Amino acid sequence: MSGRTPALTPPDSALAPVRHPDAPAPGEPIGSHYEHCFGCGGEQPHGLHLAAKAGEGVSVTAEFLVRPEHQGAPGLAHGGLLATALDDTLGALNWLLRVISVTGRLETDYLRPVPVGSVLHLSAEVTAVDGRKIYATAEGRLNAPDGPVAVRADALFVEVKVEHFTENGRPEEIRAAMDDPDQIRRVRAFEVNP
Ligand SMILES: CCCCCCCCCCCCCC(=O)SCCNC(=O)CCNC(=O)[C@H](O)C(C)(C)COP(=O)(O)OP(=O)(O)OC[C@H]1O[C@@H](n2cnc3c(N)ncnc32)[C@H](O)[C@@H]1OP(=O)(O)O
Repeated sequence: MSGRTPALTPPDSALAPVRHPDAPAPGEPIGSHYEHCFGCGGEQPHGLHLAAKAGEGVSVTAEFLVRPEHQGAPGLAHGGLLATALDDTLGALNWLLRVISVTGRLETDYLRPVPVGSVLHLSAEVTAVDGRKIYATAEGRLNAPDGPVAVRADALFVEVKVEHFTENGRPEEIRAAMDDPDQIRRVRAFEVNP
């Protein structure tokens, strides 16, 4: 079920999502979009270290080990972090569409508490595309891909140009990103495959 509020309901004109021909193959790991990303960056010591993989169609999966530093209540994951995990998993869908998009709206349901030590098995898929608007849904299951659903979300991502980052990000980090050949390669992957 996707889009329970009007803003998250695709209009009749929306199209089915199309997997880009150069998208990673199903099962292939999707690298981080930015090494310092709180959600998926390997260089971010305080981050969630989400590891996403491409799925079938326009979908991804990811895993997130809930550690003590992720607590909100004793022994339980913080709700905002769980929303972050859903958001970042949804962000990985960019690699399947080969567009750069950012979260415009994220609506989250918390269905079960998530204990520290759990592995959250996340999955996300694009449900529809309408111009720059990308409608998507995600869920997180406890301890197994078919475990009980603990969190779920509906989201609207909006396609942006790379200038969204270069014109709004703090200059220090933008300069460092531009000087990093790996980062440039990641961005180019989107730019040369419109
Ligand atoms: C160099 C480094 C590169 C790194 C690559 C990183 C990859 C990314 C990784 C991702 C990491 C993980 C993810 C993250 O953490 S992404 C980080 C969190 N997100 C943001 O920071 C985004 C902040 N927001 C904005 O920049 C703008 O508001 C955006 C770009 C979203 C739209 O402003 P823009 O001026 O461009 O467009 P528009 O206002 O004409 O709107 C266009 C259409 O969209 C509709 N709409 C908009 N908002 C909403 C809403 N809330 N509910 C419902 N609808 C909404 C709007 O009605 C319109 O529809 P229509 O009238 O056309 O029908």
